[in-house]
Amino acid sequence: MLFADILRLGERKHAKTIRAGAGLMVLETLCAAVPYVALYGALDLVLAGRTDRVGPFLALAGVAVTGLLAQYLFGLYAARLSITGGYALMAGFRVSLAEHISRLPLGVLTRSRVGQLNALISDNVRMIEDMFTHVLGEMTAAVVLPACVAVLLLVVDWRMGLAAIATVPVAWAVLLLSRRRFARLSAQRLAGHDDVAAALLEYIDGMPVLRSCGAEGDKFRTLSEAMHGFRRISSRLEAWGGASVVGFAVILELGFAALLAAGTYLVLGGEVERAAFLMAMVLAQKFYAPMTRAGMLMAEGDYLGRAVDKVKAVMDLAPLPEPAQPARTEGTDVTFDAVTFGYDPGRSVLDDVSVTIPAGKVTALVGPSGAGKTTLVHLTARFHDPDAGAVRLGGVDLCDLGSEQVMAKVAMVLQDVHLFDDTVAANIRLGRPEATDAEVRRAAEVAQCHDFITALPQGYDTRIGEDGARLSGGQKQRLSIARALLKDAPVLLLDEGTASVDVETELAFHRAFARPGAGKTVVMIAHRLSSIVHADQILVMDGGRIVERGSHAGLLAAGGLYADLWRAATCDQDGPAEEPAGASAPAAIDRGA
Ligand SMILES: Nc1ncnc2c1ncn2[C@@H]1O[C@H](COP(=O)(O)OP(=O)(O)OP(=O)(O)O)[C@@H](O)[C@H]1O
Repeated sequence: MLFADILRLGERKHAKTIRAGAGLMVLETLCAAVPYVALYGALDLVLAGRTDRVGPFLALAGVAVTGLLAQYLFGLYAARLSITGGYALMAGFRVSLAEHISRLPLGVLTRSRVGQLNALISDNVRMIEDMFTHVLGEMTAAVVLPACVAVLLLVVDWRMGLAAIATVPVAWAVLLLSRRRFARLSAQRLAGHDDVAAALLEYIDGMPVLRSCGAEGDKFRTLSEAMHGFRRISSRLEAWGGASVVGFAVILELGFAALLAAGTYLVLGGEVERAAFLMAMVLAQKFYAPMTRAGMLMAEGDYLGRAVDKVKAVMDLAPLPEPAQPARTEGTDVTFDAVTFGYDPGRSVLDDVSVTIPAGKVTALVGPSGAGKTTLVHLTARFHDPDAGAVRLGGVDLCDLGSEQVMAKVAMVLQDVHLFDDTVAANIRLGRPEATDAEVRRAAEVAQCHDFITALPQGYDTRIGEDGARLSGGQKQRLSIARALLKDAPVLLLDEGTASVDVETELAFHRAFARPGAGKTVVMIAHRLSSIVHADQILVMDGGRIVERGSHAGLLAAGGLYADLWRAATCDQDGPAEEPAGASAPAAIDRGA
């Protein structure tokens, strides 16, 4: 994506404002040359001895003052237009980027990706914003002014003009040749910046674990290495960029020496007026400095280009295709029809899975860690589309239903609970914004959180801090359960939804919410095998396939993987365990079993 693409992506009127600003900057720069033209005229008069009349001098002074005034006014409006247009354009671009991200498959938004996106939007997009609000104006002046001055020099005397600009092609050739390495170093510096951000986040995030394991030192070394790596690549980039720009400036300045030599020779030979020579010397000051600045800005532009590449990589992530006319369904059974899916090419995580999850029944998923249980749940909510086969709800392919409809039919309690820095009530009400206070309270009661909520300083109106910072893990989990409960969707997906609540709460939750006959199609990944013994159907997964299917009793009797897991969970090594009496078997299965 080039800056032009961002201009195209943004609102037309803002792009127009920026272009108008750039146009005014060109005028501003042209006006900057006017006083020099007037000066040239005055010098000409003086050296020709025509100083007897004040009129011409006054007229030239008027021209110079008008030029300065126009330069000031154009500059003022140019800055105003480019700044307001630039900020407005980039605000729009940020919204487009956020909208694009909101259409990405949910499965793409993993925690590490979210960190990258955050850095991308806050750092890289801000750099591009600087480009439109500040750098563009400077760049315009740095290119237009030397171009105007070069024309003036050629007009004053073409030989001196040629001498002044003789080294320009060589200087630019050197700068352009150094660009490739500069671009490589820029990409490395941006990657180094990401490494530091990721290492810092991991270090701060993992502090409790690191301290408890006494591994702070190791991780600190990793962080410190990332920081020193960033320092090294930054220094290398600056050194290389600095050296190439200094080389560029030196070669340019050789042009001044050539101008001086040529001018002196021509004046001494009587071929050029002294006024013209003096004028060329003055104009030269407005030629080399801005052009050197243009070279520096080009190097900065290359660095910005890499930042733009990173933004482009996100804009290139494909959203899920959505149907033009979404199909409808009233059915709530879920069918996996020969579904194959993998996160990385060539590595299937679900392998030709065909299964029906009946409407209104509780289906439990069990299996060793990495078997694909979470992936199967995510596909049910269309976090991703399968690579092959189809996932259907009520007989309709989720791709034909579209993400919005799928989300409307599904409530989820996932491993990572997310709460917002808002009141308790607002966090629960996210499940169904139009719910009454009584409904919110009822959901909280069923999810066993009413008591702790009423003990909070402002009850349901208590703000819970960023991501529920003022709540315990179990309390957060229960709030997310209340939210899902309030949504009252026909399909309920529970991925370790009760992992951090105590056994009583878990069982109460299952009685109220996920019990057979409650009318919901429930798909749950079991944390405690004891909580799924009454499930209508248990699917046992291993290596991306469903290897067993049946009821608790049937699977125990079959003596396969489920029976092994049950034995491990109940620590009974002497044979298949008996089904626990009701809810009184709190044995937990380690998901890595
Ligand atoms: N976002 C991802 N990118 C790449 N691979 C992934 C991703 N998420 C999961 N996997 C891989 O897919 C496989 C199945 O993971 P999944 O989380 O579905 O298993 P699971 O049975 O739910 O495991 P667990 O019980 O440990 O949560 C694993 O090998 C895992 O490494």
